[in-house]
Amino acid sequence: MPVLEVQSLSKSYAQRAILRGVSFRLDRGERVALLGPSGSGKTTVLNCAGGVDRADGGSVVIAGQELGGLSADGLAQLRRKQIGTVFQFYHLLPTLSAAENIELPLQLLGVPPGEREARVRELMGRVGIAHRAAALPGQLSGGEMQRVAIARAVVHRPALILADEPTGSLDTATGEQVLDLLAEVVKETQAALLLVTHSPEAVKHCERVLRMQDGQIVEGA
Ligand SMILES: Nc1ncnc2c1ncn2[C@@H]1O[C@H](COP(=O)(O)OP(=O)(O)OP(=O)(O)O)[C@@H](O)[C@H]1O
Repeated sequence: MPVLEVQSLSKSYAQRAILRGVSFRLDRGERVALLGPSGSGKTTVLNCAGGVDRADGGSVVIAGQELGGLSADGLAQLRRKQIGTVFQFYHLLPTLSAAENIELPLQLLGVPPGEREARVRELMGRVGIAHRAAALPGQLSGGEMQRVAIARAVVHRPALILADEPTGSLDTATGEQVLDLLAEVVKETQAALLLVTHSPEAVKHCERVLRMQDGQIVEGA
């Protein structure tokens, strides 16, 4: 069963077609870059695939469940369990420490405290930020914040990781370290990764490229 199957997605904003029949699938453990010019619809695809935006037509199936057939609660539950996200601007909760940010997905899933702590501790070590556990996001560098975000994205071992320009706010060297780390932890968890990027460096960390143009996938599907 594919982790993600997107079929014939269409979407318009103000009667302008943004997605025009987008279809592709991701299997377990695959790392796929989604490329294309600015405005071609990459983020819209990511948002529809992650269930934060609804397409006008077509279907998105994650781990065998069609998003369109789920209630709001069912969709929230599936997203909590099966998806991890990494964004350009980190999206960490500013009032929670690094460790608490990473722990949050486990808390939302009702994982017992002992298990949560062990998993968070292990991952903080894995992504190299154990010494910053108690720091608030505002006290961290961009690279550190993205390490926290990567740990948060994989802590609950989701089937699918969605990343939108994860190195877009980082300098080249830090960006490369973050990409290495993202690719490694994704590999370890055997999740599927869909990575929206403009960066040739990021593409090197992926096994397959999907290229978009004017709301369609023109290569790699
Ligand atoms: N909420 C919205 N309302 C109206 N238009 C939107 C909305 N969201 C996106 N668009 C438009 O849809 C088109 C595709 O946007 P999208 O963000 O998916 O492109 P992208 O390929 O990710 O671009 P970039 O590389 O610049 O991030 C753009 O022309 C954008 O202006």
